[in-house]
Amino acid sequence: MTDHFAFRLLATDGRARRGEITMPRGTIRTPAFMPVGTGGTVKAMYLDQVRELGADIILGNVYHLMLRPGAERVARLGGLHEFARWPHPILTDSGGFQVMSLAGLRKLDETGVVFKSHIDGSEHSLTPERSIEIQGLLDSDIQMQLDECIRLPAERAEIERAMEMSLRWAERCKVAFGDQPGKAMFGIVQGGDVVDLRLRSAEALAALDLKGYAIGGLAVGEPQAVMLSILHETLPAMPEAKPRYLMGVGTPDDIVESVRRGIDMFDCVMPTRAGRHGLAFTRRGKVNLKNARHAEDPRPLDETSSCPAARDYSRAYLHHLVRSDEQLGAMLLTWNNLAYYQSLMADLRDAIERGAFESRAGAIKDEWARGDI
Ligand SMILES: C=CCOC(=O)Nc1nc2cc3[nH]c(NC)nc3cc2c(=O)[nH]1
Repeated sequence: MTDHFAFRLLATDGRARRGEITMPRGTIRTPAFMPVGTGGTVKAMYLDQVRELGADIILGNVYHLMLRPGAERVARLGGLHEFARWPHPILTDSGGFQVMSLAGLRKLDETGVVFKSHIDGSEHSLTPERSIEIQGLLDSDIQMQLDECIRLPAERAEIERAMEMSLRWAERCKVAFGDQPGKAMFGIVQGGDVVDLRLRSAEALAALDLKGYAIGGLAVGEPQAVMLSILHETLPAMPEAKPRYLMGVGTPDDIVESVRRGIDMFDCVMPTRAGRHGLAFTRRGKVNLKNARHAEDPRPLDETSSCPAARDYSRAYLHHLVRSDEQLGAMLLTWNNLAYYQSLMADLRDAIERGAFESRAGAIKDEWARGDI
C-alpha cells in the first residue's frame, strides 16, 4: 500500500503508454476506462459488478452531488466511498462542464459561475475554491480544477479568454487544494481548436507541477479528425511522467486512436447510456436490441464472453426486455457494454506491454466499424 499518489510508466509502444497510478485506495491500470457514476452510482449496475469487470476507478459529478444530496450531507455520512460502498479510487469532475451543458447558467466571471439548478431552479454558485471544497467533502481521490469549456466553433478571442481564465482558476484550485499526498488535483488543458492556445495552456499548467492533466474542450461535437489532430499537437507539450486524461471520450475507435497518441485515462457515458437505450456492443459489432429481427433469435450476444449478460441470455429475451422497457433490459445491456469496454482496455494494456499495439488496435477498429449485426 502507498500513502502517496504516484504514476509509473511500465511500457510504451510508439506513443501508446502502459502505466499505473498507485494511490492509498488502490492502483489504477492505464490505459484506463472510468465508468461514469454521476450521482454516486453507475446507473443500472451494482458497484460490485463494476469492480468485477475490471474498473479500478469510477467518476462522480460535483454538479449533481452538490445539488442532491448535497456535499455537506455526503461528508456527514462519511464521504462518497462510504456512502456508495465503493472503497476504490474516485475521480470527481469540477462541475464546470455540467453547469455549461445542464444548468441554467446565470453568470460567469473571474469569480466563478452562478447557475440555476436543473432540478428545482434554485440558484447556486461555484468558484474554484468551492469546487475543491466540495470535492474534499466528497473525499474524492482525484479532483479536477474548475474550468470553462466552451462550445466550438468559437472566435479565437473567445477561446483565448476562456483558456486564460481556466489557467487562473487552475492556480486558485492548486492553492485551495493545498498539499494532500494521497490525493491529486488535475489541471485541464483548454484552448479549443487553436494549436498555439493549446500549447500555451499545456505549458502553463505543466509549470504548476500538478499530479496529472486532463485534455478538456474536446468530444463536444467536433469531427474525430479535429480531436485527434489537437491531441497529436498538444500531447508532446505535456509532461511524459504525468497521467493524461481525455474527458468524455469515447467510442472504442476514439479510445484506440487516443491511446495511440498517448492518452492514459478515459471516461464516457456511451457504454452505460447506450445500454439503457437497447444498444449492445460486442466483439462482432453493435447490436440494436430494439430491432424486430432479434425477436426470435435464440443466440446470446457473445457466447465467448465471460460476462453472463453477454453469454447466458438470448437476443430474443433481451429484445423482449427492451421492447417492454423492463429494468432488467437496461441492467443486462449496461453490464454487457461495460464488460466490453473493460475487455478492450485490458486488451490494449496487454498489447502495449507486448509491443503489439498496432495489430490489436486494428482488430478493435474493425470490430467497431461493423454495422448493426
Ligand atoms: C470528469 C470530467 C472533469 O470535467 C471537468 O471538471 N471539466 C470538464 N469536463 C468536461 C467533460 C466533457 N465531456 C465531453 N464530451 C462528452 N467533453 C468534455 C469536456 C470537458 C471539459 O472541457 N471540462
